[in-house]
Amino acid sequence: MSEGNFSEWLRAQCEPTWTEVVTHPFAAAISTGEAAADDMRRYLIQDFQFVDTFTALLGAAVACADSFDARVPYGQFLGQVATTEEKTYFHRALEALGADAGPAVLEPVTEDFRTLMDEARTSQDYPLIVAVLCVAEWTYLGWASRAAQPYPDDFVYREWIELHEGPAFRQWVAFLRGELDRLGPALGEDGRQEVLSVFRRAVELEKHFFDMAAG
Ligand SMILES: Cc1ncc(CN)c(N)n1
Repeated sequence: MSEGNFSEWLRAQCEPTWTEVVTHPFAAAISTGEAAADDMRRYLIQDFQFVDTFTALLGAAVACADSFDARVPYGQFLGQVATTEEKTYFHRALEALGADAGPAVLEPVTEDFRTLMDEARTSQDYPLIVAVLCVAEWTYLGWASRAAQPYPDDFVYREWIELHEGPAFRQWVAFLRGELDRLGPALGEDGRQEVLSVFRRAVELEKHFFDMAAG
């Protein structure tokens, strides 16, 4: 690992799966508005359950970050996006797809992802928490930034792309990567391998999540 480049080192260790996630056919189909409504409904029903646990993980990042400077962006993201924009999106999108944002039977991959996030949250180990958050947000920036303009007219697809692209989301991903880059050098080899193991599990789960959505 080269100094200051921990996030890129982690990402590179997860090839080819990383590229399979950001170029996944289901993500590409969202980008063009061509994902079948049944698949999009299944995906968003499961993702709403993902986002619940993800929001709890953001709370753990606020609690476990090692400085006030680091806590603030988590709090901002938690307040502005996870509890408002994203939440209203799920309610509107699921209604448009003929479903509701209530409790759902979890697919195995959703269970596994929630387990990983709960493990990171209860570990209260800040680098492990950042690793999971970073994979979730960086992979989503990866596929959303490949979407060609103009975005689909249908808000179900367009807003999902917009939530994961644009200056604010890029800045958020840059912050998460910057945290890993800052923490990596001090972790020692064992600590870096532990972060890699969590990072890799999260990348694999992102791929399985899109596979699940594609049916
Ligand atoms: C499965 C998954 N991974 C990541 C994200 C982006 N927050 C998401 N909504 N869903």
